[in-house]
Parts: sequence; structure tokens; C-alpha cells
Amino acid sequence: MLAAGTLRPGIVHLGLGAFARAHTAVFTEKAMLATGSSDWGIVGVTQRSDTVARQLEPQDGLFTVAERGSGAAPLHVVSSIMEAISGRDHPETVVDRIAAGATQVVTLTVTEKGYRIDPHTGSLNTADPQVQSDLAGNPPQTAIGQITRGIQQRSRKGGGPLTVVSCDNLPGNGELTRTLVRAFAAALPAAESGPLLAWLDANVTFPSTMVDRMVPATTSGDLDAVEHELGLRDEAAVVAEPFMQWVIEDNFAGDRPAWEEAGALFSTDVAAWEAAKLRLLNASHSMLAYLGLATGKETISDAVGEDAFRKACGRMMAEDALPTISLPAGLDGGTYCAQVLERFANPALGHTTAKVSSDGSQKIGLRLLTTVRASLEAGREPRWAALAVAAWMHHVATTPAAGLNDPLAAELRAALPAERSAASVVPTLLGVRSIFDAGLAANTTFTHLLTHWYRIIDTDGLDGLRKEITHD
Ligand SMILES: NC(=O)c1ccc[n+]([C@@H]2O[C@H](COP(=O)([O-])OP(=O)(O)OC[C@H]3O[C@@H](n4cnc5c(N)ncnc54)[C@H](O)[C@@H]3O)[C@@H](O)[C@H]2O)c1
Ligand SMILES: O=P(O)(O)OC[C@@H](O)[C@@H](O)[C@H](O)[C@H](O)CO
Repeated sequence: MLAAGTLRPGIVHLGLGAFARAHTAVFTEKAMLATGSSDWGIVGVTQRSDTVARQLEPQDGLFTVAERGSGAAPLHVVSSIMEAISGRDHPETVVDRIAAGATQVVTLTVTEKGYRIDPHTGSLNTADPQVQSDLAGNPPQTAIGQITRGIQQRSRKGGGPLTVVSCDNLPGNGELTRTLVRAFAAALPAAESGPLLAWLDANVTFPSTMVDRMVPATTSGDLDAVEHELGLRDEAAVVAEPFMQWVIEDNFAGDRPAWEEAGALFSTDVAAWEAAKLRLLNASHSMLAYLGLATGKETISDAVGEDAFRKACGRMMAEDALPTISLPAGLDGGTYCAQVLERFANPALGHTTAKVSSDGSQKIGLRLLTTVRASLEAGREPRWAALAVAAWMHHVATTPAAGLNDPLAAELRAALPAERSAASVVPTLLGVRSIFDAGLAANTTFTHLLTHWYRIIDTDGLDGLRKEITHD
């Protein structure tokens, strides 16, 4: 453990959820311990609620990581977080911390929807009311607003270079974050945007990363189990699988923690790592979540324990996704897919299908429609990826209005027809242009596959799926 009171604040982390605590904070602590440095204390920022900040405050930022599953290490108390702030309640403090001289790196895990992307342009959604409020000069509430205002204050103070490291499951997350920050800066009045963009381009870099560790939402049962093992109540404890991976583009504007000492891989091929992870692991995760929810499976391990679903995932990865990607050097596709299924089967993790299913409108495009499009273009039928998309459609059409956990819930519910058969739901949801482009929606191969699978899920349920998936 790092000695209490010795840390200096080198990193601001936006989105202090379960993942950041079980991944980024762990890598950073290990890097400091390995090198004897204390320059990379983390100032963590919760975004939408103050819960984690309130939990960590009386614990001096300390929290437990409880690994679950085969090969799990003993409980580990992590000591790299030196301050936790509620960004909702103290946005100006967040801006000050980003602008502070000691801060060299901003990391972020604010979920896909936290980026406020306009799906039609791929750039910042300047019609978003919170983005507009941030642009108008109010204390910034969005992650992109906080980062850009922090950079602006830094530039005005004559501060040093800064590196912004996105750790969300998004392709090209570094370049994407740069685009959004630049778009925010460009939308400011000309007197502000000109000098800000010039400073930003000269002093701020945005390396892309691929992050991997399955970290479910902590339950009260997890907290009780940790209390039993630790002998102390830790309200901020997180559970995680033993596996963890971080591939980072080595494009830092200033100094950085020696994350390689903690096992991170610095690579020039992050895009290939990220594409492989999104189209293989995350796509299968979403498939299991939606098939699991349609058939009463509460956890991912329950869902992958169903032979037919395991087979469908395996075939989706091998037959649909793998032919669409160029694997990075050092990654064997077959071994990776087998490991993914093994990791999903970890019964101790309790990763719920409900949690993985959340925000589907933000995820299926990145995880599944990429494969669908590339397969269709190559003249192949994306049979298994279409099953996953049909299962998502079924989830949207059958989840009660208040239960759909998705930023587009209202739009999706409003679009749905009263009659919920395959023939009406599939074309209606294909008409949602922020998810499906017109070309994809008009593709008859894809439409037929979706209608076929939707009918089976909706009318024949688990038995029908078993028969259809295992018959060939
Ligand atoms: N949990 C995992 O297994 C895992 C693995 C790899 C990557 N990730 C990445 O980390 C992200 C967060 O996962 P988590 O498990 O920490 O989730 P979480 O629900 O525990 O935390 C989410 C964090 O994002 C913030 N957030 C949510 N909506 C936001 C919004 N609209 N604007 C700004 N911030 C917002 C929350 O305040 C919170 O700090 C994921 O979306 C994913 O991109 C997670
Ligand atoms: O975290 P999300 O909501 O983007 O996606 C849910 C899961 O698929 C994801 O968190 C995986 O567990 C993770 O990407 C594994 O590294």
C-alpha cells in the first residue's frame, strides 16, 4: 500500500464508477509501487450522482477490490485515490483540478452516452441541453465540457501539457475524445475558440486505449461478503474478475505513470485491439444479455451456461465477426474467443444480464452493426450477429416503459407500434436513424434475418431458440 499522505495529484479521473476503481486505480497503484513514485495520486470525479464520492470520503479514498473466480487473488485495498469529488455538485473544482500544475493526465470512464455524440455526424451533439449550458459558460456538467474548460483554464494560466486518456469501450476513443473536445472549443465565441484551439493542438494529446476487465455493479451481498473477509465495512468495495488488460497508444504530451510496470501494453495498434474486443467480447456480452433477458437468465454466467447460447456466441465470433477484423500481432483469434466464453462462465462474478443490457442504443452499433455491415458488404449473411440485434429489438419491445435503461428509451418507446409482432417491430426499429442507417434498414438479407430471429424469440422462446441454433 502507498504511504498515507505522500501522494501528489497527477491524474484527474472523470467517472469514478466500479470499473475505474477495479482497473485504472489498480494499474496506477501498481505502477507507483513498482517505481517508488508518488506523483500519480488520482483525483476521482463522480459524474451524475455523488454516491461514490460520499462513500470514499470517510475512507480516505481507500477501497477494496475483491477478485472473484478461479485464480482470484486475496482481497486488495487500493490506495491510489487521494480525493473524490462530486462533479455534479462541484464542477468548478473539477475544472480547477484539470488546470492544476501537478495534473498531467486526465483519464475517463463516463460510459458511451457520457460523450454526447451526435450519431448523425459522429461529433459533439451541440443540441444537447447540458452541452448548450456548458457552452454558455455555466459550471460545466458534461465530461467534455469539464475537460475543455479545464484545458482553457490551464492555457490561460500558462500551464504545462496534458494528456487525455479515454478508457471507455469506444472505437478510436482517443481520436473521438479529441474530436469532441475540439468541437466544444470551436463552438465557443471566436475570441475564446481561436486561442484555445491553438493551445490545445500544441499541448494536449489523446491516446486511444483498449481496456478489459469485467466489473459488475457491486451488490449489498458483495459488501457483506467483503466485510466478512476484511473485518471492516467498506461501502466503496468493488468485485472483479481476476483478468485485466490495458493496451495504450504511447502518445503522451507530458509525463505519465509507468503503467507498463503494472502490466499495461504500449502499442501502435490499439485500433485493432479495440475492434477485436468490441466485435468479439462486447458483442457476445450484449448477445448473452439480450438472449438471457428474453429467457429468464439473470446473469451472464447463467446465459452462457445455456448450450445453445454459448454456441450462438461462438459462431457469431468465428463466422461473423472474425472475418471482418484484422487481429493485432500477438492475438490468436481462436484462443481469444475461447477465453472470452470461459470468462463469461465465471459463476462467482454475478454480472447481471440487466446491467450488460443497459444503454443498448449506444452499444449495438459499435459492437454488432459494424460486423453486420462488413459481412453484408463482403456478401456474407451475418446470421448470428442478426440474432443478437433481434434479441435487442425484443428487449426494447417487451420491456415495460419504466424499465428500459437507455438514454433513447423515450424515443424508442414512442416509435414502437401498439402491435408487437416481428412484422411490425423490426421495420419500426430499423427506422430509428440514430441507430440504423438507411442502407442497412433497406437491406433485405438483414431484414429477413431479423424477422426470422425475432419471431423465434417472441413466439417459440427458449425451446425454439435451442432447436434453431443447434439444428445446423
Ligand atoms: N464495468 C466493466 O466491466 C467495464 C469494462 C471495460 C470498460 N468499461 C467502461 O467503463 C464505463 C463505466 O463502467 P462502470 O462499470 O464503471 O459503470 P458505473 O455505472 O459503475 O459507473 C459509470 C460512471 O459513468 C458516469 N456516467 C454515467 N452516465 C454519465 C453521463 N451521461 N455523463 C457523464 N458521466 C456519466 C457515472 O457517474 C459513473 O461515474 C463503461 O461504460 C465502459 O465504457 C467498463
Ligand atoms: O461497460 P459497458 O456498459 O460499456 O458494457 C457492458 C459490458 O459489456 C462491459 O463492461 C464488459 O464487461 C467489459 O467491456 C469487459 O472488459
